[in-house]
Amino acid sequence: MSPPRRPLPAPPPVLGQRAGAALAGPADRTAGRIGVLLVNLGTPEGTGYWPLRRYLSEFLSDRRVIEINPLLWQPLLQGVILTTRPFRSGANYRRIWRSAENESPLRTFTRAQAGLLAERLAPDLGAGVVVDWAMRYGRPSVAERLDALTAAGCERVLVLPLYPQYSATTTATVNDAAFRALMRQRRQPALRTLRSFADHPLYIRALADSVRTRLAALDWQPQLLLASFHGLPRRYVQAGDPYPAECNRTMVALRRELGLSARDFPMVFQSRFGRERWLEPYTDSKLESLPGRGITRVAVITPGFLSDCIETIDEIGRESRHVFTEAGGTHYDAIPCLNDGVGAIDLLEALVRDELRGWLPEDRPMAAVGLAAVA
Ligand SMILES: C=CC1=C(C)c2cc3[nH]c(cc4nc(cc5[nH]c(cc1n2)c(C)c5CCC(=O)O)C(CCC(=O)O)=C4C)c(C)c3C=C
Ligand SMILES: [Fe+2]
Ligand SMILES: [Fe+2]
Repeated sequence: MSPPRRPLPAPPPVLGQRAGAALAGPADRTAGRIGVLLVNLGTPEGTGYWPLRRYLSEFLSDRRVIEINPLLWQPLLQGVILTTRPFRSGANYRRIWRSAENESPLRTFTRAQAGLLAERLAPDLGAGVVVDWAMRYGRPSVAERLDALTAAGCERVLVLPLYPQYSATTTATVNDAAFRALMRQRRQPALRTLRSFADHPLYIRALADSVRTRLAALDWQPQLLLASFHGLPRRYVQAGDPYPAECNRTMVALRRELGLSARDFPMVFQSRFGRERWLEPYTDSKLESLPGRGITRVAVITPGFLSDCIETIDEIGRESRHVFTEAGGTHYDAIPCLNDGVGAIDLLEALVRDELRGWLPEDRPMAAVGLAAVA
């Protein structure tokens, strides 16, 4: 007798729609499905004061992000910072906002990645795997999409934070949100999390290809290639955050792939926030110093970001360009992230298939063989 069918949830929005599950095939099987949840940082719902204030308040109240006693931090955050910062950040977001979708690029690329990944998995996994996406801060939230996956019959879920390098401030807080969401569930799915993909061969190959393609299209050649990663307070690293070591893994592999030395392809850190010391060298200090040393043509890559966002488009693409040209630089190029290109989707597919080992249908006969042997 066939098992009783679970009631299907409301049809999920399909590819290209605003939020929700992109099903990897027709919804003809609902029991025992596998969910894959891509999670990115998050982004405001609009560029006005209140959307920015809500977003920054949630983000900067995360104790993994700001490691300061909340009794001291919250008055400062809710008072001075959230009174002024939303205006400045809002102006930055307005410059990069995608009017067609009325959203930020990070959201567009994250949704596109989920849709394209679902298409890749569909031919052999069909409706057995549901791909969805969420944001750690703002919407769609991790809790909301995990609830949707369990409602769609997922009994096993892979949470895939879209950060190439692990940090407690990014990857760990995504995992916190996922496990916190499960705390409310009576019938929990099994949960797997991806730690990082700092030097995954497909990540490195895709980055190297993007550098080669981009540089070949320029009518000038850079004297230096700079890799700019999002920064982190030094204090967090001293307390054990392995993020800079993960960045270094990316750099060692990428330099090898491109045949460049640390001198021709140095690593720097951007996006400092607040007054304390962050990881160094700072991107802008480095860019400011180069023309004085005769280096006036530079290309910048941002391998700490899978998708373009405010940090890459506005900070590296506009602010840092300005810093460099003001200091005497003549040629500057910001190399786009992998976004929803084929390299990114190849990588995501490989990561998912690897992480789902033992859960995927092709692995089941092996389990059956094992069981038969024991019996
Ligand atoms: C204040 C502390 C911050 C830490 C620590 C931090 C770590 C960190 N962040 C990313 C990736 C992204 N950050 C983005 C935006 C962003 N980051 C901070 C602050 C910290 N980040 C702020 C205040 C903002 C908002 C932008 C602004 O107001 O200036 C984004 C982009 C989001 C978007 O919508 O485009 C990403 C991505 C990493 C990888 C990281 C630690 C390793
Ligand atoms: Fe950040
Ligand atoms: Fe920034």
